[in-house]
Amino acid sequence: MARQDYIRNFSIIAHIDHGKSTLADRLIESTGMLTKREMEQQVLDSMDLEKERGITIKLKAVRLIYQAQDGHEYTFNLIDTPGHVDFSYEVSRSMAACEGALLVVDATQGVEAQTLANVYLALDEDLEILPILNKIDLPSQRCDEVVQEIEDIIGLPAADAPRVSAKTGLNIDQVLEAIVRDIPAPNGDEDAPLKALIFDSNYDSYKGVICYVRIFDGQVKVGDTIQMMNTKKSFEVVEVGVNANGHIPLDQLRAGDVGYITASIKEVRDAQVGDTITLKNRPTDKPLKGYKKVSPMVYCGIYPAEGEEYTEIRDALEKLKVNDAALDFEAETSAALGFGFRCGFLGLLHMEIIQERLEREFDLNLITTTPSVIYHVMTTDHELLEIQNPSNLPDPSEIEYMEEPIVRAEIMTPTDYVGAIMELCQNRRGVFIDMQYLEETRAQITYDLPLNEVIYDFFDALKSKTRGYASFDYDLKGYQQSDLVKMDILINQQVVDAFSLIVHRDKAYERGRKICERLTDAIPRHQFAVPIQAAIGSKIIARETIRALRKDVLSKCYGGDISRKKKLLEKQKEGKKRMRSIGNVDIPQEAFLSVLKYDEES
Ligand SMILES: Nc1nc2c(ncn2[C@@H]2O[C@H](COP(=O)(O)OP(=O)(O)OP(=O)(O)O)[C@@H](O)[C@H]2O)c(=O)[nH]1
Repeated sequence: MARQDYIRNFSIIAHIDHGKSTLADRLIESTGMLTKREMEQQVLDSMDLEKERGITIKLKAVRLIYQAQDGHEYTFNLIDTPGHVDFSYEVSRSMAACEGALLVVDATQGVEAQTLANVYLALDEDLEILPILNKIDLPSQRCDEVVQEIEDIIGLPAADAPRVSAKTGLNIDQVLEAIVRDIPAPNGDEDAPLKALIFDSNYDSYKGVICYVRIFDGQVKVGDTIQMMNTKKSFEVVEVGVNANGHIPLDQLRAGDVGYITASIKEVRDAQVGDTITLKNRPTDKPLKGYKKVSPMVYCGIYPAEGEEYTEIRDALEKLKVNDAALDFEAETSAALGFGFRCGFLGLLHMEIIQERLEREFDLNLITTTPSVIYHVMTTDHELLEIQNPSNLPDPSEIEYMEEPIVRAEIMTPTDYVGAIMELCQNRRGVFIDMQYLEETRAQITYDLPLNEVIYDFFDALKSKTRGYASFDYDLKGYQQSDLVKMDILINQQVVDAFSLIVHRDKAYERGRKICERLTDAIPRHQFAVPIQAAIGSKIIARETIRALRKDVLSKCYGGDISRKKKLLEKQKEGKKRMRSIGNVDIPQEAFLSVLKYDEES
C-alpha cells in the first residue's frame, strides 16, 4: 500500500460538554504519545482561559502513532475544534484539513442543537462522520434511544457506533479501530505542484509566524521558496515538522501530512489562515477553496481604563487577530472615553473571551462599551448606512427607516420547558416559526429573533429557565424593518456616549428604567448627588439619583491603627484602577457591563 494509506486526518466534533476534549485525551494517551503522568493536564486545551471555562477555543493539531490490529502502524492527525456556536468558523477551518470527523454524542443527553450544527458543517466539507456514544459509565445513559435519535434526526447509521466512556477509557480501542476502518485515507498527488492549506497560525518571537498546514498535493522541505497564493508573498522555508508533544522538525512534509512550516515570516498578515501555499518556481494553477469569509455580528468599543495604554491595546489586538480572522477592529474616539477601538466579534462569548484575553494575557485594564449589532439605516437622501456604533446614528429627522438583523434560532429542549422558552422568546420580540417533537420528551422549537435581543444575555436567561437542559444555535437570516430609537444615558447631566444604545421603541421605557437602576447600584456615591437619566432625543424617559456621600471613608478608622487605614486606602486605590472619571463622576468598569443585563421579570 502507498504511504498515504497509513494516514488518517480527522477532527472531533460535539455539542459543548459532550466529552470532546476528554476523548481527545484518551486517544492521545492510548496511542502512547504521552505517558499518563504527562497527561495531568488536558493536552489540547492549552490556554488557561479555556481550562477555566471548559470550552475549547483555538484549534490545535497533534500527531499520534497507532499500532492497529491489522499489524500496521498508522499516523493519526487529530485536529481539535471548538464546540461553541460563536466559533463555528473555526470548526470549518479545522474540518477543511480532514477526511473525517468523530461525532461525540453524550449518551445521557442525546443530539443537541450544536451537534446538528457541527454535523452540517462536516457535511459541507464532505467529511466521513463517525458517531460515538460517550459517557456510558453513567447510570442515566440511554444509548439505544440516542442511537435512534442519531438515525432519525441526523440520518446517520449508528447501530454499530462505538459506545465508550472517555472518562474511564472503556472501549476506546473500538474508536481507534473505527478510525482506521472508516475514515478515508488522504489521496493527494505527491508529484504534483505543492498545494498546502493554512488552517491555523501563531506568532513566535524567534521563528516568526508558524503556519499550521495540511498538505493536499506535492511536498515541501527546508530551503524551498514558498509562495502564498493570496498575498503573492514569497519566503524561504526554515523549518517543517509536526506537532507531537511540542514541535518535532522533519526533513519534509508530503501530500496527506498535517504539520507546520516556518519561513521567517515577520508579518502575520502575510500568512493568512485559509490561504494556499505553493512553490514559487513550480506553482499550482488553482488555490484550494479556503474558507468562507466570516463577518462579525456584534460590535463594542474597547477603551483603556487608564489613558496611556492605548498603544498597548492596539498591539495586543493585532497579536490576537493573527489567528482569529473573525476579530475586527479599528480606531475610534468617544467623547466620554477618549481614544480607543471599535471591535467586531462573532457573538457575545467571542467578545467576552477577547476581553478576558486582553486583560489576562496582556495585563490591560479595559472599559468596554455597550455592545451593538449592525443596523441598516435608510436616510431621507436614500443612502443606505451601516451603523455599528449608536453614536453614529444620524438625527431622526434624516432617517427614512431602519432595519435590524434577524436570526433564525433553533432551540432543543426537554418538553417540560417549552412554555418557559416560548415566553422568553416572545418577550424578546421573537416570531414563532415551528415546533417539532423529536421524541416524546424532547422538542425542537424554531423562532426568528432580533439579534439585538439575543446579544443581551439570552444564553444566560435560556440556561436559567431550563436548568441548563436546552441548547441553542442560530444563523443570521436577514434584515427587517423595525421601529428603533437611540437611547442616551446621562450621568450628572452629561451624555455618556459609551452607554448609548439602540432599542426597539416599545422596549425603551423598560430598558431605560432598568439601566438607570443598575447604574445607581454600580456607581459609588460621591460628595455630591449624581442624577442618572435615560433619554430619547431631548425627552427624559427615566431618572434615578445616587445620593451624596456624607462620611469620609477614613473617619471610620479614626484613632484606629495606621495599617488598617493603609489597607483601606489601598483597597480604594485597587477599586479606582478600573474606573473612568466622566463629568466628575467615577464610573467603575462593572457599570459599563451592567447595561448589558436584561431583567426577565420586568
Ligand atoms: N461520567 C463521564 N463523564 C465524562 C465522560 N467524558 C467526559 N466527561 C465529563 O464531561 C465534561 C465535559 O467534558 P469535556 O471533554 O471537557 O467536553 P468537551 O466536549 O471537550 O467540551 P468543550 O471543550 O467545552 O466543547 C467533563 O466534566 C468531563 O470530565 C465520560 O465518558 N463519562
